[in-house]
Amino acid sequence: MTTAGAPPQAFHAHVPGSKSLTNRALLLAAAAGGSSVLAAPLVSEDTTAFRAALAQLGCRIVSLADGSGWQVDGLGRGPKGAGRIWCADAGTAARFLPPLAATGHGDFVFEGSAQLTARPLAPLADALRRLGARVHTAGGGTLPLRVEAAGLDGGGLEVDGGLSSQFLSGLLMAGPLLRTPLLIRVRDLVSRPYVDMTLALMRHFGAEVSEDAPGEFAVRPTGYRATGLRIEPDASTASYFFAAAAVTGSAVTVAGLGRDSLQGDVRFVDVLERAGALVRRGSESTTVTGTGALRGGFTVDMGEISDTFMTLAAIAPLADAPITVRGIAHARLKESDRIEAVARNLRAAGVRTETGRDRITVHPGETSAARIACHRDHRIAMAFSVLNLRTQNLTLDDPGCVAKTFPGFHAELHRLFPRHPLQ
Ligand SMILES: O=C(O)C1=C[C@@H](OP(=O)(O)O)[C@@H](O)[C@H](O)C1
Ligand SMILES: C=C(OP(=O)(O)O)C(=O)O
Repeated sequence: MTTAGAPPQAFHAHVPGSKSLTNRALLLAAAAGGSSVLAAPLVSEDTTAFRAALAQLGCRIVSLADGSGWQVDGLGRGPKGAGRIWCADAGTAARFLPPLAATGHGDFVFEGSAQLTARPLAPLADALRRLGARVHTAGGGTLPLRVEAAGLDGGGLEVDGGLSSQFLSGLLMAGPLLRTPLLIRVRDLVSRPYVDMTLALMRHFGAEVSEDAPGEFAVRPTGYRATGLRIEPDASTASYFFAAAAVTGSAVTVAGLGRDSLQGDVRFVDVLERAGALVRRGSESTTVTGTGALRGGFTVDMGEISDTFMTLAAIAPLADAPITVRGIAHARLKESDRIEAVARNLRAAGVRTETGRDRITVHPGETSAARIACHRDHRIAMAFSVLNLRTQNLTLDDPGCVAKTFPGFHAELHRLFPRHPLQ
């Protein structure tokens, strides 16, 4: 809490690069003809897995000697060869790389962790088959997924976007490498801002893609052009630091993340504003200043920014009235069933919650001491670490799982708020 009259303590959080931008840029640079440089990419388990997978697909990626980024020597086409490609826990790898592989020539088998294997993939496999690709999956349409690639023609395609937007993003990004134009109509699309990010990055790498009517996309078979890209800080990761400002009554600025960000999750600050925090949206930075008190008593649809719903739900017990988040059914299909995982952990800490298929309501209340079950989900670990800045009675059963997107999370939160234990 702020001391009356005293200015809030002000911090700059060092937030690493966006996972979604890094992995898209890696793929597009790998598909482009020529060398691309990615500045300030995220280095974490998800991007390391993605980079290694592209290397297995034949692409040369080197870290620049001064540590400023990566140089990607693009293939200028789809991959050629054969191999087993490890996707680890990365949804982006499992959903973006098979369409790329299908545009090449060879025999590729995509595999992943048990957690990733449990996540849906069938709409993507079906879409690739309808384009004429030879694709085999495990029963239920999951990983391992094998592509016997012989190049692909385009054509017209309907895709179900109700479980994940990543299927559509993966297909769109493969589009310029097809032999003929690709037309995709998407139904029930969740997480729309990620598709806008896909379109923006495709265009940055020289693709011609248009949305001719809402949900109807046309991609021309132009290939990609090598270019440079500076990766913005990750907006989902920034949410933990902005929420920390809100609940501790301090000010946190994230430089490099401005109001024109390509990342939808930058809109998490709108939700904090609704809960009483002061937000300054600059062109090059965002600052949240908290009061230490949270205003509740509202319902918010976070379907487009669902990676940040847990950040809000975890701090919601500190509010003065219940908070309901809705529109997040697809959050049950991520690293964990995130609605259940948040609700169970809050209940274990004595907080009243109610859940429905696509929603959660969190009531105000004191937390009792609890061990938080992370379910190997980085966002559970990071979200509950923010709540613990206030309650100081929670421990994480798996603090290391933050490495999926931010290996240095605990060190950075501790640097700003020493009461956060280094772990
Ligand atoms: O395209 C992307 O980079 C992502 C899309 C979102 O997934 P869904 O489309 O499955 O909601 C998001 O949750 C994920 O962290 C990253
Ligand atoms: C859902 C997530 O990751 P992905 O789908 O990329 O594995 C996430 O980072 O919260």
